[in-house]
Amino acid sequence: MDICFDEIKKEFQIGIIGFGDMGRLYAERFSQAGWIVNVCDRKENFEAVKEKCDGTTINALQDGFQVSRKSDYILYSVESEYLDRIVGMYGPATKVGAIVGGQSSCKSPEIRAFEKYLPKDVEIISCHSMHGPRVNPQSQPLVIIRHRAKDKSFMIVREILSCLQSSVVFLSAEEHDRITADTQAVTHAAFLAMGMAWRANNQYPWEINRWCGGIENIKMNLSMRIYSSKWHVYAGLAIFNPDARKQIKQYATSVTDLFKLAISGKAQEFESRVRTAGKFVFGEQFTASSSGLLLSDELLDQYSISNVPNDKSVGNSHLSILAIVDSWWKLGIHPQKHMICSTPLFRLWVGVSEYVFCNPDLLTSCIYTATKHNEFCPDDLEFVISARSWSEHVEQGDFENYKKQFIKIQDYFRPRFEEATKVGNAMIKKLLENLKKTA
Ligand SMILES: NC(=O)C1=CN([C@@H]2O[C@H](COP(=O)(O)OP(=O)(O)OC[C@H]3O[C@@H](n4cnc5c(N)ncnc54)[C@H](OP(=O)(O)O)[C@@H]3O)[C@@H](O)[C@H]2O)C=CC1
Ligand SMILES: O=C(O)C(=O)Cc1ccc(O)cc1
Repeated sequence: MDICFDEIKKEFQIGIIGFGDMGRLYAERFSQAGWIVNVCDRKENFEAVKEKCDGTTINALQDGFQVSRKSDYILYSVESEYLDRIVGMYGPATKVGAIVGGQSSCKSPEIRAFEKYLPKDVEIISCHSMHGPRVNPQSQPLVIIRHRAKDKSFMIVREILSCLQSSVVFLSAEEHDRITADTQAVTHAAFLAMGMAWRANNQYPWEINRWCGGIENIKMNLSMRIYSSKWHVYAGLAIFNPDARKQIKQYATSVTDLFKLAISGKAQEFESRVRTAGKFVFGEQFTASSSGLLLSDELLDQYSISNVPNDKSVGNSHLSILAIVDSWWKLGIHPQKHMICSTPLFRLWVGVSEYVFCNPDLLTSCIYTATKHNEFCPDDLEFVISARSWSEHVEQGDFENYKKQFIKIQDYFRPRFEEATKVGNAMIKKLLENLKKTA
C-alpha cells in the first residue's frame, strides 16, 4: 500500500493527553518531525501547559475532551493509577474513526480500559518507550502493540513513531507485560530495597568504605536515579502487572532464603545454590556476553559519588546480585532473552550480575563474605527486610503505603540527587556507548 505521508501530515492531528515528562518528550519530537500536535494536561494546569508550549508549534488545549474531539491519533500519557478513570472520561468523546494508544508501562490494564470505554469504530495501537524522559530515544527499545487496527492506520502510527529513531519491537500486551515484569519491576525492586536498607542503617553508602569503587558505583547511582524520579511510575508498573507481583515475590524469597542459609552455617548449601543458579543463567562457561556491556572496575571507578579511596574498599556479599540470579533460576528466566524490552537500567543490572558471576575470584569472595563474615550481616538483614517490604506493598496492591515508603526514603537521599544524577547520567551514557551489538 502506497501512502504519501507528506500529504497525510498536512491534516492528520496527533493528540497527547497528559503533558508530563513522557507526554512532553513525545509532543516535542512529533512536532519537530512536522506533525500537528495537540496536547492537554489536567484542566487546572492549562496555563502552565500553554507556557511550556510557547515558542513551539504544539497546540495547548484545555482538556482531554478537546484533544479527543480533534485528533486522529490520541496517546494517553497519564499516571497508570488514574488511567482507567481518565479513559472512561475522555474515551467516549474520541473522534469517529480515530486511533488511540497509551504510553503507560503496563499494557493489559491499558488495553482493557480502551476496550471498555472506546467506541467500536476507534482503532487501538499502543506503545511503550523503554526509557525515561531524560534518555535519548534513539536506539532504545520501543514496543508497539497493534491491538485492533487496519493496515493503513498501523503504517501511519509506525511513521509517526519513527521520528524517535528507537528500535521497534512488536508484541502483544501480554507478552509485553510478562517481559517487563522482569526488565522493569524486579530490577526496580532490587534498587528500591538497597536504598531502603541504607536508610534503615542510617547510612549514606558513599561515605562508607564498604561501599566504594566498581560495581558499588552502579548500585548507588541507579538507586539514587530511581529515588530521584516519580514514585507513581514505579508503583504503577509493579502493582498493575500480575507477572511483576509473582516475580518480585520470588526475588524477596530468594533474598530471604540465601540470607537464612548464610547465617545458619549452611555455607556449602549456599554455595551450591548460588553456583547452580549461575550456571542456569550464564551457562557452564560463565562467559560475560549477555548484556554486551563488558564492565570493568577501571571503567566503573570513574563514576563515583563517594570520597572514600578505593583501596579502602572491602569485600561485599552482594546479596542483591546473588539473589537476582537465584530468582531468575527459580523462575526459569534467561534475562538475555528479555533484551528486546530492556531499559538502560536493566542492561546495567544484567551487566553487573554477569560481572560478578563471570569473575570466579569475585564470586568466591561474595560467597565467602556472605557465609563466613559477620561484618555484612546487619546490612544484609536490612536488605532482606526491605526486599520483603516492597514485595508486600506490590502484592497487596497498596499504592498508599508504597508512596509513603518511597517518599520517606526519597527525602533521606534528596541532598545527593543533583550530583548523583549528573554522575549517573554520565555513567549510563558511557556504559551504553560500550554496548556491543548482540546477535
Ligand atoms: N517516566 C518514565 O520514565 C516513563 C513513564 N512511562 C509511563 O508514562 C506515563 C506518564 O508518565 P510520566 O510522564 O513520567 O508521568 P508525569 O507525572 O510526568 O505525567 C503525567 C501527567 O498526566 C497528567 N494528568 C493527570 N490527570 C490528567 C487528566 N485527567 N487529563 C490530562 N492530564 C492528566 C498529570 O498531571 P498532574 O501531575 O497535575 O497530576 C501529569 O502532568 C505513565 O503511565 C508511566 O508509567 C513510560 C515510559 C517511561
Ligand atoms: O530504566 C528504567 O527502568 C526506568 O526507571 C525508566 C523507565 C520507567 C518506566 C518505564 O515504563 C520505562 C522506563
